[in-house]
Amino acid sequence: MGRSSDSEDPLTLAMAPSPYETPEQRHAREMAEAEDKKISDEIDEQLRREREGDRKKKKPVKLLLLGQSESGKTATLKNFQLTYARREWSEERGSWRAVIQLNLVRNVNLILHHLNHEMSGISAHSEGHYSDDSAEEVLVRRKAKALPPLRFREHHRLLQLQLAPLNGIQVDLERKLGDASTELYTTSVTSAAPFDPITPPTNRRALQEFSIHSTNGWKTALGKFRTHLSHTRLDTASDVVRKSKDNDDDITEIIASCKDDIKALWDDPDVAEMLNRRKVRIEDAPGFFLNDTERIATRTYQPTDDDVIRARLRTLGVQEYRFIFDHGELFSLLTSYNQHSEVAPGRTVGQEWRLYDVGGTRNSRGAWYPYFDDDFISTFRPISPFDEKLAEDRKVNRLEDSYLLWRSVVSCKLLARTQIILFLNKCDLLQAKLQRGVRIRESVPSFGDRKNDLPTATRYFQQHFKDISKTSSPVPRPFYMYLTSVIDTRSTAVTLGAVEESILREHLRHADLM
Ligand SMILES: Nc1nc2c(ncn2[C@@H]2O[C@H](COP(=O)(O)OP(=O)(O)OP(=O)(O)O)[C@@H](O)[C@H]2O)c(=O)[nH]1
Ligand SMILES: [Mg+2]
Repeated sequence: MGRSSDSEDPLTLAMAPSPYETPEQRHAREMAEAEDKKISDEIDEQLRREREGDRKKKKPVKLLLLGQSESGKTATLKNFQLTYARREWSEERGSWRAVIQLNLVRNVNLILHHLNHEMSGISAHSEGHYSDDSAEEVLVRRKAKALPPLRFREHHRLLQLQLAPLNGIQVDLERKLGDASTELYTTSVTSAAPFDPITPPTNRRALQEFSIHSTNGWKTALGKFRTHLSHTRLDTASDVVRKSKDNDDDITEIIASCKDDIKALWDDPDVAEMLNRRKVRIEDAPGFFLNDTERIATRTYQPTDDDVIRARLRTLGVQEYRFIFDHGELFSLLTSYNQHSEVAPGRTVGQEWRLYDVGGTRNSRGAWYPYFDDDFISTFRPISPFDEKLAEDRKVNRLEDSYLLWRSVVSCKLLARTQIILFLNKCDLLQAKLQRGVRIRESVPSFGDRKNDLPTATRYFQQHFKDISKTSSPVPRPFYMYLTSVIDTRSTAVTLGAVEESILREHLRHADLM
């Protein structure tokens, strides 16, 4: 009779029970074997649970940043990078130089545009600068007409002449940086939420065609534009790099040579009065750098962290950013700030996060829908522009658009299980506006006779968003809200720490339920 190979194995033979085993010995052996098996099964089960836990923990946390254009989505994403991906951030900081130069040059050209028109007798109204014929604006125009005309002198004409080359520099930089560097001033989309859940766009590929999937951020995007645009078929790679560098140097040289004139233009009291009469508040607009001319308009200028956060580059389509979080300093800061933190530091190390930053103009919002799923959404509402209109549609009040957008997001059935976090952003600009004496009730009649100060205003707007969430959500959901000024990197780091913790807690809770 053949013997199985197992019975020839010396180890099996050695461990086999003795053929002379008594019934008591056999009982004791079987008990011991059962105990061993129990321990072994428990170890297996523990390993399986740990593997499963690891798998769930490693499921990326996905965070979609939504909100109207200029609400601060990209600025918040930059804060994430600055706090959690320091090395990449430092590598990319230099790439923002061209964007900041463009922002500064555009500030100057906007003033020159108004100066040229003022000197040629073209009113802000006739050039369509005023957005509507509201009673407030009619009053402003009437008041401006009643004022004595502004007298511009020879040095204004000289400034116009000397700063004229900046027109060409703006064109050059815009060409270099591509579509993201120009703002959108019209749109055919008339809805605040053109993502229709009933007929989701099927052509996801087409939507992605103009998105930038970036794992290391703007450097790739900016670098790509630079190489792409200066490349001709006859150029060799080194020619391209050299030409691009020469061109960068020329641009920097011209801006630096205009430094004193830029400062003179910005400091001029007649120019300030003209901007005031025309209701042009460059200092509240995205990408304002005129107070930093001394530092930026130099041959050796290198952007600081704050410059990069304040730089304005429109987001096109959807951009994906990935971070692997390794919690060091920030986590300790957070845990000392929040003694009751429920997320143990060890559980978050190595966690992958994917952040999706989208374009917020009305015509970009259709691209959001394919990214709606069960993960987390942060929505951004700029709280300061309660009296301003959308850039892409001068008939629509920004606050009204914010309310409509918020209602659409919270009422979306697909997002019923999604945790939504509301950032009421640009509180610093709101405070500055209120300090200047702008009355909220003139633009928002329902504000009534409440105190025109920051705490009252934020409470009022916050309550309105909360009420919309309560009445429009398909299922009851908690209301998470933060008041932010995301250009303040220190306070934003603390806010992001709190947001991160609450997101992680939910993420891990979901994972445990899976
Ligand atoms: N003063 C101030 N400026 C802010 C704040 N948040 C953002 N900004 C600035 O506003 C401008 C627009 O911000 P972005 O982050 O580019 O806006 P966005 O929501 O990404 O806009 P899109 O890409 O067009 O959808 C940038 O120049 C920011 O630096 C804030 O809280 N206070
Ligand atoms: Mg953006």
